[in-house]
Amino acid sequence: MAGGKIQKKRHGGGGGGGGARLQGGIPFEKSKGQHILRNPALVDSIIAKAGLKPTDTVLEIGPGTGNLTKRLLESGVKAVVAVELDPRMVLELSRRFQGHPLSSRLKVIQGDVLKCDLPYFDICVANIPYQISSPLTFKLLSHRPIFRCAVIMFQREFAMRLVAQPGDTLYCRLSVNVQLLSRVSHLLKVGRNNFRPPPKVDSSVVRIEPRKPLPPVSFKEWDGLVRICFNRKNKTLGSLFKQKRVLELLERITRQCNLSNLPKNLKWARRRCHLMMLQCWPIWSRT
Ligand SMILES: C[S@@+](CC[C@H](N)C(=O)[O-])C[C@H]1O[C@@H](n2cnc3c(N)ncnc32)[C@H](O)[C@@H]1O
Repeated sequence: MAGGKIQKKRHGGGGGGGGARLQGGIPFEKSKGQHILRNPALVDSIIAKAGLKPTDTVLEIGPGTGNLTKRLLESGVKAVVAVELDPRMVLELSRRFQGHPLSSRLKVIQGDVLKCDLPYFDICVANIPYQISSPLTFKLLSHRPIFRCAVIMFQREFAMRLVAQPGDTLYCRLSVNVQLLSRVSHLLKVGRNNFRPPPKVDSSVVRIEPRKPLPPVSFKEWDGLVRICFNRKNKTLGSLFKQKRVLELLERITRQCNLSNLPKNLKWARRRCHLMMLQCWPIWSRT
């Protein structure tokens, strides 16, 4: 998955908590990134930022013991569909919501969100296990029909990579690819003490709004070009595009965007590769 390597290397999301118990007395499982939101005010801020509508079907990934789930249901949305990997959590959810007036609008699917078919949803609101951040983001962005937006808690550094702009130190392949497919904005900074057990890192809530329509480009070919550019950060785009295979790739992409003369107009070709997006996205987004 695009950007996955960078993220895996940096996620230390496991945190302390050895022997810790979660709500309902469930033993904490580090490998599943089980850091439960314990600050109700923070849960309320996430709900407020999400801009939920009464007609919304909300996808929640990793509901855990249901703190966010409960507030989502209380906000009056049409339905919440929650995908949870851990059967112990699924049991805890059914115990918590059994006979509850809100439960008729809740559906819990037990499974791995990366492996299952996603249900229909208008908006995704989730505090996810950080180790799946990159593949999950791209899975959501390739989901059809296109949803309105996702409001997701990520590890802070991953969030900063998502929103990084050309020239920022954190600007990387992940930033380029996610920003090709969506508009991303940073919503909230969240300290580690808002979770139980606390992870080793701070977090951020980010809004991701898929672009409509999506750019008329093959994502695989685009990602191939971006990968080449970021692997050779110190080369200029001009020198890279002298290589036959790179030029062919660029020509294919520009044809998809109906920009047959782009290579001749590469005024930006002398720029360093990691600045590529600054120059080419505004041109391509008008096609
Ligand atoms: C960070 S906790 C969030 C719990 C809850 N949403 C909250 O905010 O308190 C992440 C949750 O995702 C679940 N999980 C881990 N990997 C998953 C996967 N691949 N698919 C679905 N759920 C997963 C964990 O079991 C855990 O309940």
